[in-house]
Amino acid sequence: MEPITFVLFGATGDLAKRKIYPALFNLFIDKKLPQAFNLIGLGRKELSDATFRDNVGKSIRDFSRRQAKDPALVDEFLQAFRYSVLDIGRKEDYRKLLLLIEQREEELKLPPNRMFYLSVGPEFFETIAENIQDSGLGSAQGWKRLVIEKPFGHDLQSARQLNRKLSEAFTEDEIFRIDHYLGKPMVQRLESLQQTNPVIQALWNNRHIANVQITAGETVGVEERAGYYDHVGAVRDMFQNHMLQLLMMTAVQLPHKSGSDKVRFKKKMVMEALEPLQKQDVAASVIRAQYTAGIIQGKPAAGYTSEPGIAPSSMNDTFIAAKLHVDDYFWRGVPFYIRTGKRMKEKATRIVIEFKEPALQAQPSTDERTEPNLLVIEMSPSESITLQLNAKDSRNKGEFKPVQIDLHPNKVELPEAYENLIHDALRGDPTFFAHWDEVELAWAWAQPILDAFEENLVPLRYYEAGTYGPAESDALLAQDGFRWWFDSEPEQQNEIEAEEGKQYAYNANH
Ligand SMILES: NC(=O)C1=CN([C@@H]2O[C@H](COP(=O)(O)OP(=O)(O)OC[C@H]3O[C@@H](n4cnc5c(N)ncnc54)[C@H](OP(=O)(O)O)[C@@H]3O)[C@@H](O)[C@H]2O)C=CC1
Ligand SMILES: O=C1O[C@H](COP(=O)(O)O)[C@@H](O)[C@H](O)[C@H]1O
Repeated sequence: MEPITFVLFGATGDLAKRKIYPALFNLFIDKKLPQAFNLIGLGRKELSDATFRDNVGKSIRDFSRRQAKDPALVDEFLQAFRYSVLDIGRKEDYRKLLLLIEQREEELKLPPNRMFYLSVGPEFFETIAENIQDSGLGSAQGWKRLVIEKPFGHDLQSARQLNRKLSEAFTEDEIFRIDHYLGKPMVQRLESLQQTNPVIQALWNNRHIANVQITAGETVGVEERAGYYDHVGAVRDMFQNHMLQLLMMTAVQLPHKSGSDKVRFKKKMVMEALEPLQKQDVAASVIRAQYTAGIIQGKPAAGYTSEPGIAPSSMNDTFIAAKLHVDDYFWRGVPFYIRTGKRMKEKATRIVIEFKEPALQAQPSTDERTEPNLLVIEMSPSESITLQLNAKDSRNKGEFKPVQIDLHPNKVELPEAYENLIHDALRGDPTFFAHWDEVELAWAWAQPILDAFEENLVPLRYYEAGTYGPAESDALLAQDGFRWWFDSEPEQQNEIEAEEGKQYAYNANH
């Protein structure tokens, strides 16, 4: 891998601490960092290099999935870290930064390959890009890359404006837009699952698939992010980006050995084929809801409008479910049901592909009844890919019984999303980053939903914390003869919670 200077804006922030440093350390342990690696952290706080390194060391100990016990190894890793005070709006700080970077490049004999990672609020992206350009930081002989975190805009217009500004300083090939869902190992497996299995590829269309269900349920509420979340809701926080990316990754048809250009081009085609919504029709296929007080895993949870920092009159959405159609040759007629919400019954991110059932006689006898075949991709909290088929149970009067085939048998510990994505950005591989075309199409498609919510054209429904969302979300599928798979029944949930309780007690005692 080419030598590189990693310039981190927001080096004192939460994302850097919880995700970026641990990911870099894990890459270092796995020998996936460039041999010559140099990181300069930036922030307004006055920190010495030594204090900065201590802080990074602490975040590795707190958040890395790898053993950070060997102090010599951690020290070796931290050798690459320097800190410089920079106020984003102050031009002279960029000139000072340039001098520091040039000095480090000289010391370490590095070519001027610079990766600028913006782990700061989106309101700063334009100013930083402009200052990188004006200060000469981005005009050295090596390559430059810009890594940015979502949100990429607040709506279609602001996203376009942001992109215009960024394009003045960086070309599309130089911009790496992180959507951390694209870094999840199971999402990345979707690509190869299809490409390497002709059987699955042959089934990946409307002849065989009845519907696709994509769920991202969370048990957490708004946490300490009231100011941000109440302004964006589930539709902007999760749906417009992560959920549509999961849809693209599921619906994309990939020939064998597709490179990054092909993958992104095909994803764009999926977005272009997404049947557009009209503002006045949104209510027919989109459910908008907010959580009320309830019980989650045995503990009381406050309603959304009683959360600290949320106005009692807030009409913000904490849950959204939608039915979408990809109107192309492969998917015409197959509904895609998507839902995501806070304070739901369980943390579960999964994709379920429900296959069509064979044409049986109208009233199958008991021993002919089967469950639909399902392909289930679990992304979080556990990771698995399972194919559910029917097999005759010879012990049970020859009735059919669903059997699960495990397509992800090696339960090794997988890298975290940020590890995959930072590694790809260092290598310059854009496959699992959001291209501007996808982002723009996603905003354009979601815009009528944003407008309809804004104008209250979609009634706000309510769901108790600790459930799977409002009844209307179940009805969205029921009207088509389907149901959400794997929503546990209350008895099952009690068992899950008892099991979780045992596990918790075990962990606490070990
Ligand atoms: N935290 C998370 O889990 C996630 C965050 N994100 C995104 O990542 C980005 C960063 O989030 P997060 O780390 O949580 O935010 P924090 O508020 O924790 O950190 C913000 C960082 O920006 C720096 N900063 C703020 N203002 C200035 C300024 N004027 N000049 C220089 N530096 C400044 C702060 O440094 P200092 O105070 O030293 O100036 C700090 O390092 C945001 O875009 C967020 O949406 C995305 C996904 C998840
Ligand atoms: O981007 C975001 O994602 C998290 C959920 O991520 P996950 O990897 O835990 O599924 C969500 O909690 C947060 O609100 C959102 O901004």
